Amino acid sequence: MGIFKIEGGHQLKGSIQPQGAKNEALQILCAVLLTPELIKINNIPDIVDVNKLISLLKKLGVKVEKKGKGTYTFQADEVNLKYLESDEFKIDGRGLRGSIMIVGPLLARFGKGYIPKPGGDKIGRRRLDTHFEGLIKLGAKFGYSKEEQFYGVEADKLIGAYMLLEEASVTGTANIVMAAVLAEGKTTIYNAACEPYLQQLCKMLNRMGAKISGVGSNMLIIDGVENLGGTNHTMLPDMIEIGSWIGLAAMTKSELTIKNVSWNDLGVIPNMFRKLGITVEKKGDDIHIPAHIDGYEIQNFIDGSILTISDAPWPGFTPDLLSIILVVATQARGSVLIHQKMFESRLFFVDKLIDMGAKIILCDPHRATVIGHDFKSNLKATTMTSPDIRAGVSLLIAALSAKGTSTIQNIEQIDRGYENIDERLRAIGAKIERIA
Ligand SMILES: CC(=O)N[C@H]1[C@@H](OP(=O)(O)OP(=O)(O)OC[C@H]2O[C@@H](n3ccc(=O)[nH]c3=O)[C@H](O)[C@@H]2O)O[C@H](CO)[C@@H](O)[C@@H]1O
Ligand SMILES: C=C(OP(=O)(O)O)C(=O)O
Repeated sequence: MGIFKIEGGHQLKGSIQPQGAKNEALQILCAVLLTPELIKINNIPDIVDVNKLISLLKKLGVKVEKKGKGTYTFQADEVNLKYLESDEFKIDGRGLRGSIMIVGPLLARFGKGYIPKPGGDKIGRRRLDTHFEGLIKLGAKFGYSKEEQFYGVEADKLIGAYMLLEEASVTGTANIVMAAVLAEGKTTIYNAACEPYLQQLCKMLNRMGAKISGVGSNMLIIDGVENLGGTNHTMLPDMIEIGSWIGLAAMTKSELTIKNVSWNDLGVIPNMFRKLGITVEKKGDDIHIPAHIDGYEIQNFIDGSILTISDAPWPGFTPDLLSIILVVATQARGSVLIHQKMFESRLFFVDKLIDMGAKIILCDPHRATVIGHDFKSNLKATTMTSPDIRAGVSLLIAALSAKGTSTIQNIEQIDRGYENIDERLRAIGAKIERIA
């Protein structure tokens, strides 16, 4: 189990370049299965989940070549479908959440797609109904082995259909889109998720020859084509990492510049941090956070009632940044209610923050009230375990702001989604060491 040792209480300074987006990368990598032609992808983050997916693609027979830092080519001209029936696949497929998105492309191109129950964060129930309901609508036969927790879809031919998704599932929409682009006729997906990850996927598929309209909205209309060709694609900067660095700057009273953030793709994220009283300045395509020497004050609603920050499908606020918002609020002036609507087990990490001296009431598994200290009392250093990727980074931010030396165990969770985080934090002055 990996461990970080962190000496907190130091101001940081400098600039940081966000990595390519993890959740976009997982979709884009699966899309290489849709064509026998060469696909070149840039700005691929060097993180555990992405590397696991690349290794899974290699085992599927995809030819993968590293061309430089973050740049790879992929060619799926000789796919080894036998691997899908191997025990090795049952282990590899479980290793991450994003592996679920190989199902749609495999079904569309080869008539069958299988997946063991995928991994990812243990943050509550993470059902896959939307994925399979969509694929069934396109004509697939569905099978599930409860014993092995193994899912499968098969079809001689997919036929376009109208579907109204029960929920705007991010990976579910990606899976259905990747199947529908090669289906015969027209598919309409209403209540589609439309995160920048999906917009990027649809733009890439259109460059490959797909006919998708409505990109960026919750209604995607797809005219199926017979085959797709190669393309080049560059990943957007990771908006969740960007939000993490905003929170880190505020909480450690540091002046930080976050470089090349692609402002137009950040949606409500900068404003949510502004609601906590944090100054988020736009400098070209960079974000500049000045040192918050006098702290930051949470805004109330117009009628004077306590601010609530909650998650929602895009263009709402992403659930992946609520843990960061929560930790940053522990040192704000004022109070806020954090309402995690999507996941039922994502707020339990607040116990650790409470141990460190934060004033938080966990109202129920979905809601926590935070009463900020306004830096009148520091968080105390402690030993903690990272339960999931975003809680892990939130605890890391808490440790960097706390007085004394903390340790964080199970940092594999953080490495799942943050590239070389210790080295990048040291470059801006953090005292952090990887001791195991
Ligand atoms: C690899 C990847 O891309 N993972 C992301 C993806 O996961 P993933 O695609 O697995 O998440 P989904 O969008 O399917 O659903 C997330 C959760 O929200 C619930 N739900 C979803 C939509 C909705 O309208 N109402 C609702 O309640 C679902 O039941 C589920 O519990 O999207 C999540 C939601 O943004 C993010 O936290 C994950 O980081
Ligand atoms: C929940 C997340 O990831 P995953 O879906 O891969 O578990 C996340 O990125 O915050």
